[in-house]
Amino acid sequence: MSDQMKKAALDYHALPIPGKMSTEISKPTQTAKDLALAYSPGVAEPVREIAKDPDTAYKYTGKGNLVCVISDGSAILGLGNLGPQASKPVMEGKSLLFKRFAGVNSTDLEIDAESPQAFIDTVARIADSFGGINLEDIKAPECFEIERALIEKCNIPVFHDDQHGTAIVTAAGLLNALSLAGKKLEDARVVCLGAGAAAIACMKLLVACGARMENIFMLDRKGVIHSGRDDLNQYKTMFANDTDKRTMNDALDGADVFIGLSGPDLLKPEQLKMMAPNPVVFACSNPDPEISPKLAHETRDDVIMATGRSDYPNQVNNVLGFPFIFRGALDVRASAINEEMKVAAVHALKDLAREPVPQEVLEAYELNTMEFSREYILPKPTDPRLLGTLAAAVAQAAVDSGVARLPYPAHYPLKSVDEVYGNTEA
Ligand SMILES: NC(=O)C1=CN([C@@H]2O[C@H](COP(=O)(O)OP(=O)(O)OC[C@H]3O[C@@H](n4cnc5c(N)ncnc54)[C@H](OP(=O)(O)O)[C@@H]3O)[C@@H](O)[C@H]2O)C=CC1
Ligand SMILES: CC(=O)C(=O)O
Ligand SMILES: [Mg+2]
Repeated sequence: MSDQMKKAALDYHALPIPGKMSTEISKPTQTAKDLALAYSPGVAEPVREIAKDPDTAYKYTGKGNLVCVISDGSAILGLGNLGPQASKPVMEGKSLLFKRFAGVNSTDLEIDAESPQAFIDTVARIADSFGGINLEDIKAPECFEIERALIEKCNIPVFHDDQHGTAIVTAAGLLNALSLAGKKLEDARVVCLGAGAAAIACMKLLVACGARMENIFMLDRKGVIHSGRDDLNQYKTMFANDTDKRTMNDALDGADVFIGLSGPDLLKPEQLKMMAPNPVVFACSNPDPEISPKLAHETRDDVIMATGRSDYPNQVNNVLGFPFIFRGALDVRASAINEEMKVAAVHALKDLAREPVPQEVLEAYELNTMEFSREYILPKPTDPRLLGTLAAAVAQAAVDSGVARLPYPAHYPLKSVDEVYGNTEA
């Protein structure tokens, strides 16, 4: 990043007030009567109602539209284990995206936990305050047990965004990229660099979407994950192929797809040259991708290239998923975000990229045209149609799969975040 950009980023976070989020009041507070309703004595009435029936917390408090973004700072973007406090700008950032794109209120929580069990216990004790839990930037393999235990303990959706948000967006983008390359997911040979939270979930969802296990070669720091290794955890073992490939070069030779969910600058031009014609490269590590788009395009003119960043074409980033997925889940009060809801989100996102792009998106990106192509495989995060389309697909899948506790919302499809409370007239 240039020095100018670094300063701009620090100033953005520091000025004119520190941080990116604040709290707003949603009820009148001008008069003595207002205060008597908002606090003592009026507040006692909803307290009594909720004590009698906990579900009325959704009626009398902000719980139903409130997600907690929670991290231990053990895998902050691709920057590594920098601790809970250092993860706060990212967690505030996720809260900003929840509000900006889907009208979801959220609060961030950075937990200094001495063990996964301590983390689980802490989250379980506060979970009832929220309508959903978005786990973020928690490293593998601990993240898998943490998420499993919390899903079991909590009565609200618990969703590890680096796993499932990333997987949904990656699958949608890859289906589109492969179709532009004239290839099919079923036949594609996929190399996944990284075997952590994002990588394991992405490959699992690709398999659910049609990729073949024997065509997937996953690598960690020690090389290809294969059946001869005795140092694999249970999650990596799921992707242990019976193969004689050992190095990244072995895996990349003739590969159709490279998915990077690892760290910066790990894909070299010589390695990109080894891939099959029309290679798809998703260099998703943040903030610095496994290969820069500039270098990739200089190396090959037939590459279909994406990164996790906002400042290049084709952003494969969970920002295209988590705000809208939670919107749909919250609006039908889903008890979980299940596989059916994830697959529905994949197809909604994939299909939206093939629709004509609204004028306001062109203006935001200062472009005259934008259409489904090698440089546009996924909608832009500012596309207002994402809210209506993804939330509707997720809500419908929740209803159809039996995890919704409310019917499909009468006020759907949403056109903007101003509509998220539906008809609020008394
Ligand atoms: N674009 C997006 O939307 C998203 C991008 N990401 C990116 O994915 C990356 C991983 O995040 P996450 O899964 O949460 O983190 P984890 O800590 O769970 O996993 C990191 C994985 O990367 C592997 N890795 C790190 N360095 C290397 C290397 N030099 N060679 C091979 N493998 C390596 C690790 O290998 P080992 O197992 O051997 O330690 C590990 O498997 C980050 O860069 C993050 O920014 C994550 C989520 C969303
Ligand atoms: C985008 C994101 O969640 C990550 O890089 O961790
Ligand atoms: Mg993350």
